[in-house]
Amino acid sequence: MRVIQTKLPDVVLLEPRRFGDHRGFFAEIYNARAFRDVGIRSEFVQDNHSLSEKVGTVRGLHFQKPPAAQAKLVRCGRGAIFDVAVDIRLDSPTYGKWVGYELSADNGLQLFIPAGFAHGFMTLKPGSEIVYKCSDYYAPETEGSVRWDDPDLGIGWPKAENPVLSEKDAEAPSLSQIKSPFCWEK
Ligand SMILES: Cc1cn([C@H]2C[C@H](O)[C@@H](COP(=O)(O)OP(=O)(O)O[C@H]3O[C@@H](C)C(=O)[C@@H](O)[C@H]3O)O2)c(=O)[nH]c1=O
Repeated sequence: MRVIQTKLPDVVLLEPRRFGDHRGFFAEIYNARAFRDVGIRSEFVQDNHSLSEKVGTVRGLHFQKPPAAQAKLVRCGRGAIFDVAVDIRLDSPTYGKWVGYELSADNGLQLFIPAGFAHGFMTLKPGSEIVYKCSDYYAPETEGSVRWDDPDLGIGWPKAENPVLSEKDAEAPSLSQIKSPFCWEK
């Protein structure tokens, strides 16, 4: 597994090794020991899978607050997405900074996003599916969101017009409007 550091020191891009042959390929997409060896010690307790029909669907930016904050390990099983992590840890030197990468079924890249980050993505192909592991259970009472096009964040989405959004995401506040900020246990 190739480990690629991002400009946010805690967010890591991972490229699992693919063993190709005449049938296709084989890859280990999660191996607790190999992840521990590269410093990722999160214990994952839930796997999620979502399908977005249309190109330009945006889900996010989402997070859960403590005590149910989630680290996530995200990959694209079909199609392609532009996947984004935003540092929302108040005490972090990179608070409000984002990184974004194309994750696709073809490139097999995965993004590890620790707790304390908001996560979201835009689909780049019709019928894109993402699969992601979470280090805590879904706890809707702890959910928070930040608007996808928060001008303070200035996320460089590949396609900026008329995204397909959920009602909840269309009404999300900007990061600076979040009323009860929180600090993260590291
Ligand atoms: C996230 C989640 C949702 N649900 C339910 C609630 C709701 O009825 C339905 C759809 O939920 P949402 O609209 O929140 O789904 P979605 O917009 O895909 O939410 C996800 O977005 C990405 C970016 C993330 O990072 C995830 O953590 C999660 O927040 O699924 C669960 O049962 N378990 C879960 O873990």
